[in-house]
Amino acid sequence: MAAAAAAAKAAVVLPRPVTFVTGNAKKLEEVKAIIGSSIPFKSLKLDLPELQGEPEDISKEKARLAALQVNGPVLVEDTCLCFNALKGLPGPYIKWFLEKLGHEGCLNNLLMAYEDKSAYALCAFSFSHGPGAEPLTFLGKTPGKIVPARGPTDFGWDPVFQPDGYDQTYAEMAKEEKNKISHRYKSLAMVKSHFKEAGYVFQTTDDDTN
Ligand SMILES: O=P(O)(O)OP(=O)(O)OP(=O)(O)OC[C@H]1O[C@@H](n2cnc3c(O)ncnc32)[C@H](O)[C@@H]1O
Ligand SMILES: [Mg+2]
Repeated sequence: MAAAAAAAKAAVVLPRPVTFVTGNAKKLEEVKAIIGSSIPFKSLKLDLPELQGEPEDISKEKARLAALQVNGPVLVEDTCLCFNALKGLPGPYIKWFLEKLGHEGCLNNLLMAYEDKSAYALCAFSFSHGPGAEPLTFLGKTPGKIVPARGPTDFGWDPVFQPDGYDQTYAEMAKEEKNKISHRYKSLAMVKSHFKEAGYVFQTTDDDTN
């Protein structure tokens, strides 16, 4: 009885299902596959402006902006590809490096001068209860190395990132396989645990469809 009362008291009621805000359709595909039905969420396609700085700060600021736009609870994420030889760069700026230089130019030639081709993929999910609420951030990291491009080229730097312990690049792996070991999977595992522990209750309205 006492435990049930404590649980009921701890439940935080949020105004509607959480909205995952991203401009990237491939991210959304993976997030849907990984979250499944464990968190009720809908999505909004929006390319939010991004701060410069540390991944965690960039992600938190995206969540603050997204919460203002949505006027409700939001999830966002920022993804980095970090080269150890370059002390973590390009990191959060990988999108622009990739767009300007491509797989070979950017990701392989940048490391030409270094023996160390090791890298890590980092995903920073942030969750905000709504406008004005301080976002919580969850970091997931998968180590690997940068290799000449192999596999389909439909998602970012997947063809040049080979996770440690695998002889395939992310792009060559089956989607289900990537989604079991990826930076995104690890970060979302923490998000899911947080939701489970927090026991959020979402009020839904007729407008809240997935
Ligand atoms: O709207 P947002 O969510 O910000 O989407 P975005 O595409 O701008 O994404 P980021 O700002 O996080 O930039 C990350 C870059 O890395 C790419 N990327 C993200 N996740 C990836 C993954 O799992 N595998 C390969 N490339 C990925 C993505 O396409 C971008 O070029
Ligand atoms: Mg972005």
